[in-house]
Amino acid sequence: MSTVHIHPAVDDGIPPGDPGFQGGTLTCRCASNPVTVQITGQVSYNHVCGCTKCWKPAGSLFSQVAVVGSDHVKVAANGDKLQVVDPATTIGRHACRECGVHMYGRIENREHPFYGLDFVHTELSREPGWAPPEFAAFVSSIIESGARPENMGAVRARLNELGLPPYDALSPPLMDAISTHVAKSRGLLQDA
Ligand SMILES: N[C@@H](CCC(=O)N[C@@H](CSCO)C(=O)NCC(=O)O)C(=O)O
Ligand SMILES: [Zn+2]
Ligand SMILES: [Zn+2]
Repeated sequence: MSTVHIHPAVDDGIPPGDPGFQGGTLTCRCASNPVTVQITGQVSYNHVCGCTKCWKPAGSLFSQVAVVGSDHVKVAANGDKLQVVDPATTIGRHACRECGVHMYGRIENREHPFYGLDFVHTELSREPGWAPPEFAAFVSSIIESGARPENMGAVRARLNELGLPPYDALSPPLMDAISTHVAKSRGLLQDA
């Protein structure tokens, strides 16, 4: 067993997703009056993220975060406890002000390549069958949270062992999607 702990949802092996999965309910960590968010449908591009902004469980090097259409995300209970962590970030992370858990991240900028997609943490749901993480993003960024630079080789080796190819930005298909959006917005690229 590796001594490198990536995230509790992947450290003991990654459970497969259910192709017929219909969604589930995310619940914050409050013992009473928890915030709940209903997700109708499966998530995409699930990944572990090393950035300093995504919510990580205590002691975890990475967050686990996926995207889903904003129209499939609905606050179901105790939404009055939600507040945006940092209004200056691209992704407005709506967190429970009591327990600190991020319930969903939303992009309000209509020009952003990922406008219309929300960022969610599927481990907040008890339902099995969510699409599993596929890659590791912003790996070098864990150093910004205090990880030791000399351990990065071991971290990347563990990610590869888990089948989560490590990238220091998003995955190549997502980075290509961002650049395609930018090129189209500049009139440099037309649909094929
Ligand atoms: N080194 C920085 C990187 C932060 C960053 O750019 N994070 C990405 C990925 S978050 C989900 O994968 C991002 O898109 N951020 C936009 C935002 O946070 O609003 C750091 O670690 O802070
Ligand atoms: Zn809470
Ligand atoms: Zn992140």
